[in-house]
Amino acid sequence: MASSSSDEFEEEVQECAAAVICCNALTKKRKIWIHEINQNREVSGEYHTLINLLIKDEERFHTYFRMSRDQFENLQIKEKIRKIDTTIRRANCTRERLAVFLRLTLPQLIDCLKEDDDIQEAHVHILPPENGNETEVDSDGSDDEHSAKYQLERLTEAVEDISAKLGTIFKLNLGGTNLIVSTDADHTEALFRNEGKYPIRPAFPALLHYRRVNYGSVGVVPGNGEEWYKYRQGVMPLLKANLVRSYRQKHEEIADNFVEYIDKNKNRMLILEDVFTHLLKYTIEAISVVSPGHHFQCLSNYNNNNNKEDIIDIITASIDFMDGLHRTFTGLPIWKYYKTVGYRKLETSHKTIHKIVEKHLKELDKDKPEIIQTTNSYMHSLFSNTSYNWNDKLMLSMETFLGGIDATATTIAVTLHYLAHNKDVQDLARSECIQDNTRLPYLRACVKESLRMCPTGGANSRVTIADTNIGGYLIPKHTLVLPFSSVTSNKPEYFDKPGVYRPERWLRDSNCNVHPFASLPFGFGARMCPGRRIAEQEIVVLLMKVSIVANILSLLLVCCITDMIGI
Ligand code: HEM
Repeated sequence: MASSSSDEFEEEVQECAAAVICCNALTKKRKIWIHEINQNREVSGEYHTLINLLIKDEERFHTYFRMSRDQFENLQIKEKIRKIDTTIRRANCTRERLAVFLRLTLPQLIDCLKEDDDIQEAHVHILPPENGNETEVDSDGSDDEHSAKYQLERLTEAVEDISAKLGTIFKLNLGGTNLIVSTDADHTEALFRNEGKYPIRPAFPALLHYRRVNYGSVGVVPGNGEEWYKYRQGVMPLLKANLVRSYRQKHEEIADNFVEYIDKNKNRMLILEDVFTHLLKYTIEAISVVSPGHHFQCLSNYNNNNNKEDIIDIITASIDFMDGLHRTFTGLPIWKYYKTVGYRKLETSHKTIHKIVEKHLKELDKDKPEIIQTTNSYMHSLFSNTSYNWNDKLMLSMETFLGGIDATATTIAVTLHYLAHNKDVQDLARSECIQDNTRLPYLRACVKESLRMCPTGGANSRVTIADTNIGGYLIPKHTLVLPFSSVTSNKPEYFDKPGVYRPERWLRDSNCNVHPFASLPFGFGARMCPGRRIAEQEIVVLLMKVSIVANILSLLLVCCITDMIGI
């Protein structure tokens, strides 16, 4: 465990500590006023003995509490946990409560919250064979042959490793949650074919809660069941080829802007530093013309733009939103009791984006429906849907705006990386773009191949809606199952020489018979990504423009991309 932490991390730990202390105070029931052990606290208690000694030694104090004496004394939460003396009992001082609590709970909180070097011990159980004899293997037993430690943020490698030992399907205990992991494409098919009318994906509880309380409208991503289904109908038009094509011209113009932007922003060494942030600006701009139907000019010099503040705010808020969503999803659900850093990020960024999107929706709403229909078919479909109220429309517009900013930028970065490293492929793609830039089957195959080798999400996920037979095992209803596509799509059983970047395998006239469930970067079925076609268009159009004007390798973009995605 690391001894020093970032300010933000420390802030979060402090918040959590305060929150849990407050919660404990609310829920404890006392049978006796003061336990006899506690009566001697001031003589033999840890605070009055050891901690009073530690105060005199800065280094030991830091080792014990993971913070300096000054940090400890300056913690702002003391007032919040103060208890009041009564005539019967003197309350423990806030310093004492804080000290004991931090010491007892901090290591656990750090394990759960720290993001940089989380090492999770995987408890792995082999599934019971059909005769019912359960074989159990705990990978945290030190003398066990399956003993291993895995990093939470490198789950694909962990799953590959465990799968090599235990087979293509196994039960994983991850931080107390049991789930089923599979790396077999037939299992993936069995799961998706039995997902029902309302497929269940793990919710984003913090986002769901925040939206329910503040807007009474939750949108598509966070929820499940009938509530999800109602909102899903609003984003379905995004999957229509004609609708997507109607934005092609605008996307080409934005991609032209990006090419100019590279030229203006590369440094003296011809490197476009921090390429991912620039790509995020491109994807924000590209989706903004679809929803909310206002072109945020993120790539131009916005110093003289009347909407300068909005542009800066929308870029920052879009990045913060992803961060807040991730923190509240993967951390302890302490946000339920106390507004953690992650929850506050989610809330603030959501408010900002909501305000800006609402402003532009109101402007658009002043136009005649016939005009909206010709200029923006997606917003027209939303506005004319009578089953939604204003809040629903606003939430769906926001959902569409936010849905793929990050994943689309990542996919472009990954494809640029592979094209730069595979000169032959790059040349073929370029000559296709120069000859006929309408359908671009080869460039599209490049994007598919990039998503096969490096999908943006490691796993798909569904909760079983009934007992389901997967690979001969009866998986009980309400079990979380993760088909690990990032592993499946890199297995030689499904793809010849999976480590080789070969877009040809995706071409219609190739002889490759690809298992339809072996690579599912956009998910599958009733809940598959509704932004798939829009994302593909944004990606292909940008790659086309960049490939035509430049040798991707010579742009030296590749150095930064390799650093960023670590491949
Ligand atoms: C390369 C880019 C993208 C990738 C790889 C991607 C991937 C995914 C995946 C894997 C899912 C879960 C599907 C499932 O559970 O079966 C999903 C859901 C979703 N995506 Fe995307 N996505 C991308 C771009 C976009 C874009 C551009 C938008 C918006 C226009 C978008 C909007 C959504 C929404 C709203 C959902 C939730 C659907 C639901 O729960 O019904 N995505 N995406």
